[in-house]
Amino acid sequence: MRQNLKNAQRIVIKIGTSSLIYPNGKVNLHAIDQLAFVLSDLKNQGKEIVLVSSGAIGVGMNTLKLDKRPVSIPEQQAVAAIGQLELMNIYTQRFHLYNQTIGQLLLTRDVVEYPKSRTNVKNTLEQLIKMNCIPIVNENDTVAVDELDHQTKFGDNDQLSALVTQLCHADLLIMLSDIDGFYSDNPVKNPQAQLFSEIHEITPASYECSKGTGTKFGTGGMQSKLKAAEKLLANNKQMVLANGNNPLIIFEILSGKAIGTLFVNQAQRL
Ligand SMILES: Nc1ncnc2c1ncn2[C@@H]1O[C@H](COP(=O)(O)OP(=O)(O)O)[C@@H](O)[C@H]1O
Ligand SMILES: N[C@@H](CCC(=O)OP(=O)(O)O)C(=O)O
Repeated sequence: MRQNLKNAQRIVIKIGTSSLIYPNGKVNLHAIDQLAFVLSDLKNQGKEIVLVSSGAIGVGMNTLKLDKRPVSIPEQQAVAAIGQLELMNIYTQRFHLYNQTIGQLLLTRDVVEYPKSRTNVKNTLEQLIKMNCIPIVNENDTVAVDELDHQTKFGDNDQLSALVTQLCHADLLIMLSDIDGFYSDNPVKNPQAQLFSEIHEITPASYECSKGTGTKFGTGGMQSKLKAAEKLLANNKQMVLANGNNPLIIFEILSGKAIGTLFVNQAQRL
């Protein structure tokens, strides 16, 4: 099954806040540098790449020197407005080193639910890919809200990356987090937890063994990654969850090595 990953042509990479920000709140430049290098090289190999990057709030907190994630919505949205700009600034510099053009797409749920704007988003993604660009996607945190009669949030970027994988008909989603993959229990709390190399279906028991988030900056947690995997499996797509500590791992995943957890439904072949 892993050998099929060598053939993945269009790949969505999702990187979580925990891989972009050190536990002390500073930006992990090493990870961002490596990510820019790996993705640019994959482009040079002829692959098509879309990056879904979290980090607007985490980077904004660093810029504003905040210890705690603000609680009020306007404060969070303001922090995201500052952080998204800074995050893209860092990406622009790093990708520039490798001669790779990037473009930014900030999305809200209403935009992809409404057929006409959904088509526009798909067209933009296709066009950017055609132009040899790497689209970098995030939720438009500065305006997305979750109110009773007005819900424009995706929930988190794990869901967004599953949706982008479907929108652009990608062969594979590589989800990079602060953990080596999906374990039988939260390994941060239980050192006996066992890493699953391959998962074919998500069951209620899977959700049961995935409680708690890793850092104060991220929002998703393992349950949200499982929810994303569930959607992908239902749509005959596959996903690898792996540690984003060193993005060079992406080369190993694409060489077919048994790294992280591969979520794939039995019937599926690339
Ligand atoms: N069964 C499990 N396997 C792996 N990680 C788990 C599990 N249950 C809970 N977790 C937690 O999920 C965290 C990853 O989620 P999150 O902090 O949202 O990452 P990201 O910022 O990459 O989205 C891990 O650091 C770990 O603490
Ligand atoms: N859109 C938010 C990301 C929220 C989110 O899902 O974060 P994470 O769990 O780290 O992927 C941001 O850029 O801060």
